[in-house]
Amino acid sequence: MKERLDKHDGWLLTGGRSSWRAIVLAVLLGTAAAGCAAALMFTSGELISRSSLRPENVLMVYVPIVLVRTFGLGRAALQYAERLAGHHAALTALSAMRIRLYHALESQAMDLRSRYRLGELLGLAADDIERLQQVYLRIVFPALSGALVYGTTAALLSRSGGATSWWLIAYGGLWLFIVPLVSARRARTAQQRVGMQRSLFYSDLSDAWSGLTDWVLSGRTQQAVAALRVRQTTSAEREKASRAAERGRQWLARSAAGGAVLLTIPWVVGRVEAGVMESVWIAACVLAVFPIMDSIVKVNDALARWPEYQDSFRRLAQTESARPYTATGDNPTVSAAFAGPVYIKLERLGYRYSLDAEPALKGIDLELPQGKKIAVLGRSGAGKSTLLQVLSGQREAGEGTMTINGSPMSALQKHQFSILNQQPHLFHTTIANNVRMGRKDATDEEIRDALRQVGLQPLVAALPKGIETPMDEAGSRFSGGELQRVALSRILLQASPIVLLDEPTTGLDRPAELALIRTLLETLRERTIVWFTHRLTMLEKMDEILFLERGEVRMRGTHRDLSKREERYRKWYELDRF
Ligand SMILES: Nc1ncnc2c1ncn2[C@@H]1O[C@H](COP(=O)(O)OP(=O)(O)OP(=O)(O)O)[C@@H](O)[C@H]1O
Repeated sequence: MKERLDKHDGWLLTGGRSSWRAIVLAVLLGTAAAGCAAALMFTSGELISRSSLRPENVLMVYVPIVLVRTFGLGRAALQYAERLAGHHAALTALSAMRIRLYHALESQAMDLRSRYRLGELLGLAADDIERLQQVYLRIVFPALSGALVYGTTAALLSRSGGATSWWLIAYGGLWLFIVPLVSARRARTAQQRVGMQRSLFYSDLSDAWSGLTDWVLSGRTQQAVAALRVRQTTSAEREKASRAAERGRQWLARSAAGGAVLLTIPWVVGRVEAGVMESVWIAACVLAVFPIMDSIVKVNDALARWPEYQDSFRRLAQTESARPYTATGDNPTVSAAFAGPVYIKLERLGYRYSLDAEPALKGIDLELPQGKKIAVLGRSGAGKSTLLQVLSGQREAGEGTMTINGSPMSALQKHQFSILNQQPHLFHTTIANNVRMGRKDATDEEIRDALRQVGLQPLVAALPKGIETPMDEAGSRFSGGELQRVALSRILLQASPIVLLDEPTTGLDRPAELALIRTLLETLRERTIVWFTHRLTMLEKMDEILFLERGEVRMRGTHRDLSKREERYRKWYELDRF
């Protein structure tokens, strides 16, 4: 529980820290607006009472008239200012939370597909973060303002003395502390049910969408739609029940002011009888109760909404705890950026997906001095992806050691690696911005240079807006190999000493494949390359070739060695040449 609260606080504080001035201002303005509303009702009550006594001339009610106008205008102005400050604070907080979510997801970027389903990611980015801005607007600000209004009223009442004052203070306290706790508890149960059904519906929907072709081809579309309808109906029923409970709570909250009025009457009559107050203030005090109770009851509304957001907080906290790899591992003194070349060494490295599973990697020895080019080959299931993930720190090796420049590999930070995979993601923005993903402060000239190195400059220069052409427009003119080159130009802007190539030539025809490999080797000649592939193309250019089979290295050597020694290798190479 403690841990959960800490994590919730963590996300709330992330937003709160970036906008604390606006938050304080919004809360103070909210409290002042409530104070103005109470004063408006008070002076209105006094004005009505004094007018009913038929004053001899209008000047006798002049002061209450002026006060009614002042508080009326003041309340509207303060409410407007509170909305402005509140939304400013909430949006600033939202932006800080988005950045935090981005960093959490970015650290798992290479592993996202295996960790989350599409629906979950959409839920995190769209639902959860968007909804959290409401935490400030609907929970934090009203609750703090309500507490301040209660505190001020209780302080004033306690000075007036008498048992009835303490009854009023206790009644306000009941609505500030006890009722909200009970409401929050009940709302949490209802909300958990709604949330579970909704998330099941979203997951099924995204699964059905991803497998749409399969459903259509198997002729079972109706079945899939029917199953989704059932989920949707259950989800709607749960939401209906939750709305009914909410209506009950609101009805109860409306009766709160009634109770306060019943307690206020003996209090104010007692003051009048004691000669402390004028009789015209009876109606004034009773009317002032309504806006005051309105503010206090908002705390109840606010806390009852809290459970609506708990799931969002939990999912966000999980996103961070799922972070696969932390840079501050065994050796926090190793700096983020390696100044010089890196030397990676793997000794007797092993990995199992679970204790009872066959090892996916077994006894891997590998030395990677800076600039070495190795190819890792193997059939499907041989362990190539596992090795890539262990190397890049996405998975932690269970056995053996991995060192970089003599330090444990856990000190290696993720930006020491670049990965070029089969389908690099290109964003819906300009070519320049896509390349700038590699290094955000890269100048236009550096971007053009990177594009020149990968051989794309003539093509980009021929586009109407050059590097400022939107990727959507340019993308249709780019072939698969050219899109890979855009991704490669990103890598060229990064200072990472090691590049992992995850079958980047998949889907390219033979000439495009050969041309891309040549460009890769040419542009990345200074960097260490580990090329994961199942094709035996241009292996003669590599310093070492590793054949994985069932997680173990079965053959290793240069192309020349293997061609001499290994009959199997010779055959595969000949077969794969064409
Ligand atoms: N997430 C996982 N959980 C359990 N076992 C896994 C998981 N991923 C891979 N494996 C198993 O580990 C072994 C190595 O798989 P890996 O994906 O590394 O092979 P690969 O050579 O990359 O295959 P491919 O070329 O098809 O991607 C296989 O037996 C595979 O079934």
